[in-house]
Amino acid sequence: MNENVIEVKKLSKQFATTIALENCDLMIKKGEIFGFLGPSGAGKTTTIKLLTGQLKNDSGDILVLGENPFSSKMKQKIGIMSDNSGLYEKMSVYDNLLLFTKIYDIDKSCIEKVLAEVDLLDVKNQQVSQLSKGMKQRLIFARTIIHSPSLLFLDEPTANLDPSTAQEVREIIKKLNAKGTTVFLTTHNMEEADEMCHRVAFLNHGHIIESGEPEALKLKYSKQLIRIKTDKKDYTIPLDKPLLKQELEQMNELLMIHSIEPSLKEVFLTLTKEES
Ligand SMILES: Nc1ncnc2c1ncn2[C@@H]1O[C@H](COP(=O)(O)OP(=O)(O)OP(=O)(O)O)[C@@H](O)[C@H]1O
Repeated sequence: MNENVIEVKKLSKQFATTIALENCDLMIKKGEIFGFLGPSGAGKTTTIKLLTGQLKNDSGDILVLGENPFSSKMKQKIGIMSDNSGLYEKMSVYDNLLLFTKIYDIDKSCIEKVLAEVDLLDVKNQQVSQLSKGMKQRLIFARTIIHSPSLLFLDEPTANLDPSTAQEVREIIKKLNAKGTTVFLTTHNMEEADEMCHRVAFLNHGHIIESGEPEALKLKYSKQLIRIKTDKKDYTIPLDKPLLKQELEQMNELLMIHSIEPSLKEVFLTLTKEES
């Protein structure tokens, strides 16, 4: 996991008077699921657009898979899934993908392979309009990965999905990642980020305010408290060895003891509150 697939230095982008991104540095390693987290309007989609050559940056350097984001060579090697991933409702599942094999100029034998990967082979001849929401989302996924990209940009892939469909999508992402695909993922969902991401960065008002492994961040922002539950009371004490020893010696029946760690969501809320 040493090779950087994305290297961004001092990236900035402004729309009229709105600063969407300012001086952002990012390094994403091969094989990672990297979570780019932030509230609405933080600049997440703008970043994906800049990294994938859909927008031009004002300043800063971007290298994606060793290429600049406008290189056609790079575009063959990436997959992008965003909320405007419309499907052709009146066409069959198979024909939707056939179109994309033509766009990418790849053999149509890929279609059955990718449909098997997202578990849609049985419905390949069905019209898209007859599919459930979860199946449509899996088809969008199939379309995103049909050319076997080594790097995926997923812009809120589980937004507006019911919990079981969202979980299906997360499982597909994990499966692809286990096979070596690097994933750059944006989400509002902190539990999702905690479950899926090897590393995350928090973006707020166009600035990266913190980054690291979810576990390390939770430890860093932990309030170092221990919760103790006995047959008589339920209370917290500071994480302090002599104090803990003293408490344990005094009590009759211990029911539960555990350290209180903040969730990724609490870390994020603390950080964004500090910033604003
Ligand atoms: N084409 C545009 N023209 C003008 N302003 C824009 C444009 N695109 C984005 N912005 C502004 O840039 C800022 C960042 O927007 P962006 O869409 O990147 O945020 P986001 O983090 O992806 O938000 P969300 O989670 O709601 O999708 C916002 O203030 C937005 O209004």
